[in-house]
Amino acid sequence: MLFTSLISFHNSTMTTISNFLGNFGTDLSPSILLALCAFFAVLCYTWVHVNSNKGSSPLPPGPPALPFIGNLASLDPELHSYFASLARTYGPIYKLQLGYKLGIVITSPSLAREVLKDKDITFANRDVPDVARASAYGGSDIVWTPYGPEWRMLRKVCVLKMLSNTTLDSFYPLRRNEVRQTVSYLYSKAGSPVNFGEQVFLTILNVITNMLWGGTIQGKERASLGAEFREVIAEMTELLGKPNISDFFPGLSRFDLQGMLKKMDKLAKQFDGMFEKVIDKRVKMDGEGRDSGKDSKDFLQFLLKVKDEGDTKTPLTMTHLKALLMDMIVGGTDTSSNAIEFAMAEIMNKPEVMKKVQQELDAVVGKNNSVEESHMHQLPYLYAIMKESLRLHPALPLLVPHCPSETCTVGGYTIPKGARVFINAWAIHRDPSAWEDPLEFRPERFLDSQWDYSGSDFSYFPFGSGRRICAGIAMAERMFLYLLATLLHSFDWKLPERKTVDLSEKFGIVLKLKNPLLAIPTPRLSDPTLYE
Ligand code: HEM
Repeated sequence: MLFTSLISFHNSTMTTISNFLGNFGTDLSPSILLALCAFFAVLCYTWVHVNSNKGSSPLPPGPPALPFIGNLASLDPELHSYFASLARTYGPIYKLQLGYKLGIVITSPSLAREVLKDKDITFANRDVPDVARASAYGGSDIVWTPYGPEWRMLRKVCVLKMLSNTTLDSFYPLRRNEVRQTVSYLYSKAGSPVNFGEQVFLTILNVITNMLWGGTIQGKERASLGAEFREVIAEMTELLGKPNISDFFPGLSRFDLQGMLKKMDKLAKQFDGMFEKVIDKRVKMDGEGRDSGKDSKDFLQFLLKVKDEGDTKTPLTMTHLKALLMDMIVGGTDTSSNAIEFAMAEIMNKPEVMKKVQQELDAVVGKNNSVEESHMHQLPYLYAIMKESLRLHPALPLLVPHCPSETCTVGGYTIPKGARVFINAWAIHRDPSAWEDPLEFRPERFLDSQWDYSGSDFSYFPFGSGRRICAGIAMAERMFLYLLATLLHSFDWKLPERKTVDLSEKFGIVLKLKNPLLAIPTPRLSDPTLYE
């Protein structure tokens, strides 16, 4: 009898584990599965032991969890909407047992405030996934460094010298030049479908790499290198958003069962090779006394100077330097370009919005003129479109997960030190108790300026809030508004025949359209010189 139950336990465990691994895209031999069973048995003992030593406040409620793997087997790849559906059953704070790790999901403004404002310092840390470590030089960048002097130094360097309003103003000619090139390219493609997101991505990539090291990519090279970059960055952000067994069972990390670490290592090497080349070139140029020929130095020159001057207390190392370049490229391109692509898809889905924004542009800019950044503050409807689009499709739907540096309570529940805390901004932005017709794209709701994204309102925080709020808001805002305004002012846009707008989302650490937006530009200004 005992023997039969043991066999049946063994078989059912094997089946569950095999289903679970299948969910993660892993296909293993029976002997490895058997070894995993033994491993999980040890984990089970520890898990039960750990869970029996709880503190005084209870852990949040949550769905029933299987031994060993907890809730991992039932995770849906579209984490943002799956987490939202669980919140309808388990409430605004619930737990998920992710193997050995505890996940906490927050889905209400008041609890988001408690985490990001009241207990900001405790939660201003990260639980760094294995692949993030591999992508960012061991986690030496702004995004993954724990709260403390090193993080402050990195953030200060970036915000002061690349992302401040003063620096951004001084780089306007560069943004303008890139945006005008995109207009000219689209003019040459008039009447045929273009991959809208790709064009936006290329423009932003060029702006950012120009600010970083000044080297413009031109002509055919621009299209091919940009497309390659886009793929690499998209793969990186996809890996960063995908659950990885290694993170949930640290003992299994060295086996890299899903091969995610291997993939990320390869992608990171591609970037590193490019960074090495650019840095070598810059060091040589500086050594020969050759300057970039510009008054304002690029960000790389500034970083090399900070590195060489060497603050003894918190020095900037070459590893930090490369990690910062990575942050600016990966953090700055995919986020902004996907956000603009969502906005355009929503606008094309609602011809009355398209008409209204073009009327606003014609009234402010005129039809014999190009859009300039100086027009932006006179375009409230465009601004409302940006806000509304970021409400429905926040670029980072679960923010970057936070992690408490010590055990604390939130909403009366214990949140243990080291838990991975997901704040579901996507779901909060669609909460019917805060938003009328929450699923409808209606920019008008933002026209009275009631909401902003400074992080002080916890019903609307597409850039996060508190110490870890996005470091690139000023840059994101400028690129979003200026580029979208220019594309809407210069062209009418229609879909290819027999196509409808598909607004389906695909989850990753950065949210994107499931199917890229293909759209046909038609010039709407009569003066051809405005397209040169
Ligand atoms: C529409 C565009 C963008 C959106 C919606 C966005 C949103 C966010 C969000 C939600 C976070 C995480 C906040 C948290 O952890 O709670 C974040 C972090 C960050 N963002 Fe952005 N972002 C955008 C564009 C940019 C750009 C253009 C840059 C820089 C070039 C940038 C650089 C960063 C950095 C460095 C962090 C990490 C901050 C830290 O951990 O201290 N972002 N962003």
